[in-house]
Amino acid sequence: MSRNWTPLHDRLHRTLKERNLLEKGERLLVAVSGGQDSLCLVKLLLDLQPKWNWQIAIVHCDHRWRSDSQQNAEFVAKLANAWQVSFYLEIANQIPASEADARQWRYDCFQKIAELDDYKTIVTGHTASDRAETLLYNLIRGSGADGLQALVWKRSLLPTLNLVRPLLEITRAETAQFCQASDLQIWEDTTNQDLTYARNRIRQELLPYLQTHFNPQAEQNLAQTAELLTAEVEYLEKIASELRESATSVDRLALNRSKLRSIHLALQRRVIRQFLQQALTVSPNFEQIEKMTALINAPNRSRTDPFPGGAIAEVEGDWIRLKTPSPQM
Ligand SMILES: Nc1ncnc2c1ncn2[C@@H]1O[C@H](COP(=O)(O)OP(=O)(O)OP(=O)(O)O)[C@@H](O)[C@H]1O
Repeated sequence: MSRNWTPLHDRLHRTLKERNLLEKGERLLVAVSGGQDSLCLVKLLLDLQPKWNWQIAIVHCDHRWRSDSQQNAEFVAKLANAWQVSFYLEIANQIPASEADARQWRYDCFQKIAELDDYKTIVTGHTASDRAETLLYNLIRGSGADGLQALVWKRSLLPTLNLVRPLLEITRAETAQFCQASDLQIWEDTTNQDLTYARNRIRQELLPYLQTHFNPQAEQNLAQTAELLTAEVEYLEKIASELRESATSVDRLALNRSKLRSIHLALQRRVIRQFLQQALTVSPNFEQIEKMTALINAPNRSRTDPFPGGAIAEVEGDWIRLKTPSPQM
């Protein structure tokens, strides 16, 4: 065992086994920004490699939106070279217009490399702290329970490609401490200090405030809540999807009211949300779902306001039918 083996190595090893996140001998593409989380991740994986026989490669994406982004990329390239692992660098042709665009481009890059060089798994350094922040962010933004799932351990990006986040139980304080103890120099991303981003304000202001004034364990508690909610939402969605199938008409444009009446309000809402999502191809909002749910017990011919695109839902006897507006003559 390496002289630098730490309790964090043990925790990660156990998590990977217990949650069945990675397999022995896999080819892993590790996404490394150069920050403390992804550096901690890749170093831990490299240390665990002799036990698991992985083939590890590093990918870094240069969005070109900071003046020092090229040095950032060179910094990661040097580390990959020192560790003697394959290194992929992607440089944006066009500077992404928003964080969401940057993320989309990054995931496209990961998928392209994975397909080209046969990686089945991409590994990222999301932590318990990211989970706590995402949960707070989604709560404040006003998402339903589904938005509260806040980062899952493993999800499929393509039929043959999984995204795995093995550090979801480890906090940012722990990754920082690990990097320091391992003499791992980290790349400080200056945009993390920019308080115009809501995510940074949650990280720099809101969470520290909650920890100081309410509960020092706030971050861990939020991350644990995200873990519980994730499993519960997954379960409810699966049940709702089966119920939706059995309540949907053959032409797929109506839901059976008797079937809906026999299930709990929580599932009625989910079935209706899934139904509308499929039929309208956009996510319905809270109000729209509530209006349609009210039709389960409403008199015949009751109807909702028009949804985006003009369709309405109307009671037809034992059915709630979605009707598209007829074209103007
Ligand atoms: N420029 C980058 N190049 C490669 N990997 C990156 C880069 N930026 C972020 N990552 C990967 O994504 C993880 C999460 O980073 P960060 O929290 O900054 O992204 P995010 O946009 O909030 O997350 P997500 O991509 O899931 O929405 C990092 O630990 C790292 O594994």
